[in-house]
Amino acid sequence: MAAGSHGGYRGYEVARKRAHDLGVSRRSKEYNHHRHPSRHRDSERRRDGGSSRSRELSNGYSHRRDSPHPPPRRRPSERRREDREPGEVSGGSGSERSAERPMKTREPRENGVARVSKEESKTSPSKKRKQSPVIWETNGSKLQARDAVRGIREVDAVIAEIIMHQSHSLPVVSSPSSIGDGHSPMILDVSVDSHKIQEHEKNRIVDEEEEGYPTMRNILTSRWADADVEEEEDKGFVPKKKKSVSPVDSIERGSTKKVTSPEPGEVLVYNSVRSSPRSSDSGVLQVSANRDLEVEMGENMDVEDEAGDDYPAGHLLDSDSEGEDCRSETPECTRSPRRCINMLQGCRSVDEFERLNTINEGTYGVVFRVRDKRTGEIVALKKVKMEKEREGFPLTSLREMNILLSFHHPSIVEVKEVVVGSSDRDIFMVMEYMEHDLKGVMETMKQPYSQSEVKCLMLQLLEGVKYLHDNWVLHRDLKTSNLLLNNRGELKICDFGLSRQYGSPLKPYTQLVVTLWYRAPELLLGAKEYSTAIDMWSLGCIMGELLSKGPLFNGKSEMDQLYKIFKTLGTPDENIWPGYSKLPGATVKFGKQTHNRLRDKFRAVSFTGGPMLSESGFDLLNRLLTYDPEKRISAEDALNHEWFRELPLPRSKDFMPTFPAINEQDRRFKKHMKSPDPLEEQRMKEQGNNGDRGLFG
Ligand SMILES: Nc1ncnc2c1ncn2[C@@H]1O[C@H](COP(=O)(O)OP(=O)(O)OP(=O)(O)O)[C@@H](O)[C@H]1O
Repeated sequence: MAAGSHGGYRGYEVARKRAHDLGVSRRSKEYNHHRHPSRHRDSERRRDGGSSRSRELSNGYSHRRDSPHPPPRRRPSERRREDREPGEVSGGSGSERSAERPMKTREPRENGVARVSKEESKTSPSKKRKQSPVIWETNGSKLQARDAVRGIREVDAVIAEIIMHQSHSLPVVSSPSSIGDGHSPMILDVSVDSHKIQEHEKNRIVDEEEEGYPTMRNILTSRWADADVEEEEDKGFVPKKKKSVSPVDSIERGSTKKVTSPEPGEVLVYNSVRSSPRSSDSGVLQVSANRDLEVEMGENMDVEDEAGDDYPAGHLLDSDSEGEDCRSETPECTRSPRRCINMLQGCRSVDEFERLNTINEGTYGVVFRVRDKRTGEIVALKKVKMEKEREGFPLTSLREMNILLSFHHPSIVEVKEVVVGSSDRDIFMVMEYMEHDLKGVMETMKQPYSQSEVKCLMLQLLEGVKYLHDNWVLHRDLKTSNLLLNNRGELKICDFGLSRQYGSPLKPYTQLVVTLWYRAPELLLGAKEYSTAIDMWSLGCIMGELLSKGPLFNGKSEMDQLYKIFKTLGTPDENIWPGYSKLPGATVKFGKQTHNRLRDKFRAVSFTGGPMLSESGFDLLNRLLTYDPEKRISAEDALNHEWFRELPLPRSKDFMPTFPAINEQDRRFKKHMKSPDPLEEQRMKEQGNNGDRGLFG
């Protein structure tokens, strides 16, 4: 064991202990307890050192517990949503104030099931809907925007918002772009076209459930802070924002009254608090038309002046007036159908970057390696692909920007800013540059990662996923090509195009998420309600892939994917997965495979050079690949799994192997095995090119 290995492991231990001491946000656990009592029981039983050693035939809740070193009991106190400050997201490794909070008490357990005290049950997450602090685009609303020069076009207002979250201390440079194509910064007159919203929604993957969520857009403001806010939102209203002081108020709303509370269906975005130190700005975008959309920004952006320059004087209101909510009092109050703002001012131009090479082209973006001319820093620039988006800005990209601008964690790729080409269709995310992605690295490796290296990677991955789940976000597309690596041994999750918030209670979401090879069986079988467990399944597939250097289940179609899973893990049934038989896809008759053959792929001892995995490593893999999502291990519990504590200890990041930077090459045309992408699948289905039509046609 290398000395570094130990150090690396200790590093994780220290970080986790700190998280533990500070009281990590445990909303997901609360949620699990509420939503998935059996999963909670599982977790509790494991912590209690339950002695079951049985491994079930197929992959139902395989459960063994023989570690002499049970994971440390974690403090059950959980920092709840209501405790958060505006703009705050749960830290990956600890929330700051939970230490001040009284610990929740649990009554003695019976049969390994923790009884929740009355006090705790009073604060059950079921009482209120839980949501991510990231405020999401709703309904993928497409807005018509009027470019003063080029007439009406469509753009999603969230772009405007995202852009306005950028540092706008920098002047817009409107010279022709070296990457994008060139026009001048635009002036937008943004209005919502509800018909187009519907049309647009028909044509893309939309989570049916989204309609039920509050129609707020904000990438940086938390709603945890004020329970009342959420209650109001539940009713479809966003409460009046006190003293928003924003120049928003300076833009006419068609009424002399200040409008502070939108009607149902309206979007009101606040950016009064920004959690990121990157934030130096804010401003106001007011958009309103058939349905109103308002975007408020903070103090700093001199929008009033800009608006004053760009719009008729009559469009301005006194920004200090704290009027009543005209809609709450006068629903039919009239407003100007169009409001305008120069929303791109303040964004840096892509011209400030020197293009070095194209790294890769994904489904929804082209990624370049570039140098920031001002600082000399090498960064990655992801350009949002627009050609397939005649109707507006891609929803996937909006989600990705939303998330990545809001979340900050060592295991999540950092988006530094958004920059624009001189065309309004050229939007780029400036990200920290990572030399590799895990898939590319594995393609160049002769040997698979060793167990200690896999532990190092899995720990980082689990920390990132735990952070996401703690913050009520499902990634929904975890796979090796979405895990970036640098030569410091750091792993970071990228590509949040399919991610979304989830809440309690669950609502139906689209099943067409997660790249096929990493897609959980409940999704393949048509479950519409799903949760964090789908990401955990993907992690199981990734763990298997890291150990064996090849995909664990490389199906060619949904059916083939299920077949491959069942062949390895056994066919599920109602015993090991209660509710299985009610899933739409369970009507399909698969051949009965009674045994879990996973061990054949990962031997405890291998004489043939195949992947090796200790008993406890195999236990973790089995828990990640447990059929019943309610019993599947959570990121938090996985982080505490004994595998990470036994020898060989996780390799220190500093001692992880390094590779020539594959991202310095253009990898677009490199041939590699590719799992069918869910968005591609969707497009094919829409075009009637279904190949294997899957289980549900
Ligand atoms: N910050 C970064 N640094 C270096 N390379 C990156 C970075 N972000 C992305 N890449 C590279 O670009 C590829 C595509 O990026 P990404 O997955 O974000 O795009 P996408 O269009 O969403 O792809 P997909 O088709 O998988 O949905 C990644 O697999 C990775 O190789």
